[in-house]
Amino acid sequence: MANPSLLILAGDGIGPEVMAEVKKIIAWFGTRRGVTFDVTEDLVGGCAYDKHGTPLHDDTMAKAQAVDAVLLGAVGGPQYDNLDFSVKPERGLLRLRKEMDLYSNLRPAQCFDALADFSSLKKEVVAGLDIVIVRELTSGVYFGEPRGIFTEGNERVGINTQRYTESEIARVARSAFELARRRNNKVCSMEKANVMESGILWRQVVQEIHDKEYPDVALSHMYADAGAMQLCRWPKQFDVIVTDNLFGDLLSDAAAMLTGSLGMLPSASLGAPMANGRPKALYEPVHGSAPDIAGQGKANPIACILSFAMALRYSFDMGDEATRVEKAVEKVLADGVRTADLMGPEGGTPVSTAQMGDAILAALDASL
Ligand SMILES: NC(=O)c1ccc[n+]([C@@H]2O[C@H](COP(=O)([O-])OP(=O)(O)OC[C@H]3O[C@@H](n4cnc5c(N)ncnc54)[C@H](O)[C@@H]3O)[C@@H](O)[C@H]2O)c1
Ligand SMILES: CC(C)[C@H](C(=O)O)[C@@H](O)C(=O)O
Ligand SMILES: [Mg+2]
Repeated sequence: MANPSLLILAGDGIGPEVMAEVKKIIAWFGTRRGVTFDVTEDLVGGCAYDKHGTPLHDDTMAKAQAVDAVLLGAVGGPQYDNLDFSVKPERGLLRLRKEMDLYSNLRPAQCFDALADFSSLKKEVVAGLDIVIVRELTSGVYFGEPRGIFTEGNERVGINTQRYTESEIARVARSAFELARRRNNKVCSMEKANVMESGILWRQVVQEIHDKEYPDVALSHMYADAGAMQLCRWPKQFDVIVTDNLFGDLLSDAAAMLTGSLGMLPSASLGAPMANGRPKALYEPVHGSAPDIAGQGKANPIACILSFAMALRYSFDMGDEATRVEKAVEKVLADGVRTADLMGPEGGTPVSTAQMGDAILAALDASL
């Protein structure tokens, strides 16, 4: 059987730094577990713009469509802030999501025991936390038309359109219900049905799919602003949260801080099954290119490493190997290994990105 194929798009800023640690782990799987991936690498974001004048070359897009899974680091940076909107680094990532039709973005927020004291919230609020935000990723205000900056009379007006079709809501709702059935069987849907028609439709469709196909799953609805408050007040009330593209972006960054750092949160963006039965898939950390620490060896590689673990689970049916990686991360954190973002005001000596990767490799070795 052919080796599973991976396209690595490390991107900008800390993207290549955290991806270097994932590459070590991929190599470890080849030498120590006999699991070899066919890896190709290419450019996305600002680095692709620098070389090709576009944040995602058509050839790269074609490669992404052809592989079993894409691993992405991060895109963006201040040097690209004044580029025309159509060629900004972020447009490369959005094109990948849209053209691969990756409508279901799983963003788990899990608080490792060793970090419960470190969260900005009280320990009892976050200890043992294990929730997943399912963010709709290919529609909503990110893609709705009309959009643009226009002139009306003697002033400019900026327009974006929140638009959801019934089928777009239904498919992400199904993916949240399916996930809940494999977890604690609870879904909370978040929108703003009190002020937005798209929110009214969202609530109706989620309820209909539930009643017809998933009556066994406990479903609740919450306005997204109240949901943000509840996430900070008592996040353990949730199991799976399903929400739209923009609310999911905001709520997942907030959820990151429940776990201690944005450097901890992985994600899987999944689409429909391909001919080989595997879902179209892209895996990436929730964080960005972190220009403030890029090039200094300070970045936490755990979000990117846990994203690779999600690839093992969701694309390659290697749940046990995914758990092995997650346990290795848990062990190094329990041993007190910390990158700078995981250090409190009391200080201590942080490890570098590469040292964190090496510690995780050593824990993987110890797991054999
Ligand atoms: N998926 C992506 O590629 C993605 C996601 C978010 C933002 N961005 C882009 O990244 C650029 C910077 O955005 P931002 O500053 O708002 O968000 P960011 O996530 O890059 O950084 C926010 C803060 O978190 C810290 N941080 C993030 N990841 C970290 C890690 N792994 N280890 C340690 N600290 C980490 C950063 O140092 C910074 O202080 C922008 O161009 C933005 O568009 C890209
Ligand atoms: C970089 C940007 C396009 C992206 C988003 O807004 O979706 C990021 O913030 C994310 O969370 O993945
Ligand atoms: Mg975001």
